[in-house]
Amino acid sequence: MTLRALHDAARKTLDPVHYDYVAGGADEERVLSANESAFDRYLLLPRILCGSETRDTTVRLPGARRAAPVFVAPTAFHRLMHPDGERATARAAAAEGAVLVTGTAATTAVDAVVAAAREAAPDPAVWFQLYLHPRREVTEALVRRAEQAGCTALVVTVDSAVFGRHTRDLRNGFTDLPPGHAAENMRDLPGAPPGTLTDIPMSAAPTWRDFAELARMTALPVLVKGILHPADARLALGHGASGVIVSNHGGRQCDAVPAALDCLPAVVDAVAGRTPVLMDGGVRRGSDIAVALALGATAVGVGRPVMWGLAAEGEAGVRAVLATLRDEYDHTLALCGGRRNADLTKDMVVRRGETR
Ligand SMILES: Cc1cc2nc3c(=O)[nH]c(=O)nc-3n(C[C@H](O)[C@H](O)[C@H](O)COP(=O)(O)O)c2cc1C
Ligand SMILES: CCCCC(=O)C(=O)O
Repeated sequence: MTLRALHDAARKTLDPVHYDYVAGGADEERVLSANESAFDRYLLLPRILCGSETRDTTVRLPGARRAAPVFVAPTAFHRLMHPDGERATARAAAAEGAVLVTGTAATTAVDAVVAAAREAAPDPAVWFQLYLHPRREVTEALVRRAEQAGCTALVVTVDSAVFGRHTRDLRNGFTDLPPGHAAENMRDLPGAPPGTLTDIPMSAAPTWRDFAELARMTALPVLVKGILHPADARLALGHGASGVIVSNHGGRQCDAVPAALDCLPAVVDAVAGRTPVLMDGGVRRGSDIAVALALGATAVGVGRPVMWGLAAEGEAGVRAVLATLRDEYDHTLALCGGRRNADLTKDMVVRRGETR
């Protein structure tokens, strides 16, 4: 099944309100469409007679050995997509060798997510995404929960000082999870009565000091997700980050920012090889991966395509999404004369209408 077919199948099976929750973006959804169309403006300029029958497409990432160059970006509420929810996503990602970023908004607790990943592969990489809570003890409890579950890295999302205005959700009145579903990682946190849930923090209060404090409270590598300005990428490194993720939250936060892909080159320059630079937003085909890697990304994340695969066919659907992207990417790499990811270089990307 192609990604397009999985999307169409997901749309048919899902409650339209849940479909809109995933498909939608903030405000006028300008950034949502910009993320995808940015890839149409870049084209590949292949090299010839320098390839190989077999190619190595694995990457080294913090807290992951020999991972695929495509990771599963953190997305909320997988059990709205399929009854197997995050467990299915975890098994699929582990089987395909892709990092799974699960997070505070998962509808399955992180220890169960890691356990499911281990059913599919002996050494899976599951990272945990969180927001900085204004109360340090809540952040620390989440960090310990992720460590004890066996997560191999943390991802701190920094683009959500306030929750984006999701136009479709506001129109549909989608404000709460249906009964029987909850953000399970937010249960039993400090300061809340046993068994109850703490709200997922979206707060403008945290600063780089709080980030540095988090990075110091754990031995796990910590990545920062939601970087667009190159100066913030430098600040992230200065405050203990082990990697940065260029992202505009899939067009769901500020609706007046550039496409994620367009922010990538300046961040890559700012980081200058000191840590991996990941990106997400609008990746829909193997050649998109090749363009992002040529522009300096170490790996790319996919959000919505994974949700469509999950909704359409559960674990098999997520596997199909990840396998398809990897196969398409490998095919593109071959056509570009590459043997490994690093063979894709900046000079091999041109703007539409321009050549070198
Ligand atoms: C339904 C949905 C839920 C999301 N939930 C989260 C979240 O809980 N935490 C987070 O950091 N990002 C979240 N994101 C953003 C994704 O991690 C990622 O940045 C984005 O989806 C990438 O764009 P793409 O969907 O075009 O691949 C969410 C995105 C979607 C579509
Ligand atoms: C409170 C859950 C956060 C989900 C999220 O980040 C999104 O829908 O974009």
